[in-house]
Amino acid sequence: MALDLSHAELTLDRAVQRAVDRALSDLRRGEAVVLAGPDGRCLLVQAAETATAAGLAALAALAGTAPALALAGRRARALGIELPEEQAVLLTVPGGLTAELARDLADPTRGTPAERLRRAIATAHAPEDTVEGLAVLLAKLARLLPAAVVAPLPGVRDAGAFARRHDLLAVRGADVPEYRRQSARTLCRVADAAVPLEAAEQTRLVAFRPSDGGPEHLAIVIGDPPPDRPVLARLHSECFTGDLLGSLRCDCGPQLRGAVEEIARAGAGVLLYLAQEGRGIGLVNKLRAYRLQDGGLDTLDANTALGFDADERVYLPAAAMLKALGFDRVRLMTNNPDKLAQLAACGIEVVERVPHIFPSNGHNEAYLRAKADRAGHLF
Ligand SMILES: Nc1nc2c(ncn2[C@@H]2O[C@H](COP(=O)(O)OP(=O)(O)OP(=O)(O)O)[C@@H](O)[C@H]2O)c(=O)[nH]1
Ligand SMILES: [Zn+2]
Repeated sequence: MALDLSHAELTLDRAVQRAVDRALSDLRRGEAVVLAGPDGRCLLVQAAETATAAGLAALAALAGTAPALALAGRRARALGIELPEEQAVLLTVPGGLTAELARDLADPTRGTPAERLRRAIATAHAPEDTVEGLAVLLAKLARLLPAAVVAPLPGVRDAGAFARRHDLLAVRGADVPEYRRQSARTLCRVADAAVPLEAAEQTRLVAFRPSDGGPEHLAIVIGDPPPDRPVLARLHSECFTGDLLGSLRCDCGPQLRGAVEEIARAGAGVLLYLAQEGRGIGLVNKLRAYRLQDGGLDTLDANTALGFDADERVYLPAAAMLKALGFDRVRLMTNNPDKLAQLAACGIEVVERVPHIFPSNGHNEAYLRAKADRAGHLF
């Protein structure tokens, strides 16, 4: 009898997603999880951002080894710790890592001078394999700062058994990047309704949910765009501050409303409202990035000083939504060359770029200049 592999594959996906999902919510609550590295090495992991003195003491007692800090390579470089292009750097501290120091190292907005932090570190080296990097990726997927307190479990070969014995969750290292890949790949259309807008009365909202149960993306379909012609489209990344509050730090509010008006004027089109707040780093980290910008960094360097990419967005969900709505050719309203390239790489033909430029407002000049000068935005 033939084996039903499609079912086996589904089961595997589900198991991976549940294990990683649960670990992420434990990390957000400040609990430790057990991470089994691809080379068989196991680590106890706690997110640096949620580390507490009691949590660290419990971690050290359980591991029987001193915790160290795994930090995103970019954050380490911003601290002046120069190592070759590493994803993650492992820092040890003489006399033991404290929760305060872990948080100071992870979070530049706490204001501890880099020099003092460098003096507190005994060794900084690139980890031998990827398990520490995966711990940093776990913290990032939990929407926390990309830094993790880690304690090796030298005698532990069976992460699952160890975790069960201590009422913790275990995650296989290899499942972490796989989780990220899968959640971007699968979207389910879950609801739609007519929502007449001031500027476009004939509008429908269609909600798409990622398979990891994460925040939904919305398609705002204006008019009745014919699928056999390139659709006028805007990909708008969520911006709570600009879209909802009218923040003058960015150009998102005018771009959002301007796109709806322009599509309505053209008769039909689609605006994808993507759950990628803060260029994919989330609202909390965007607020941290704003603090760093008030200290003199530009919008790109602020992201990297926190340990993130300058832009963490992926447009696979946007391409999947366009295809689900029946469109594979777009006239894209954007100034961002990365959106053009990424959509094309996901199988959407961009037949035309429609510039989407709005005047500066007295507060966002430096932001717009950084986008043009450093990210190549076409103003
Ligand atoms: N991390 C970070 N995100 C920001 C900052 N200012 C705005 N954003 C976010 O940047 C995103 C702006 O998205 P878009 O307007 O879709 O994209 P864009 O890259 O400007 O490209 P266009 O299509 O040309 O508008 C939103 O998610 C905002 O929340 C900032 O200083 N730091
Ligand atoms: Zn904005």
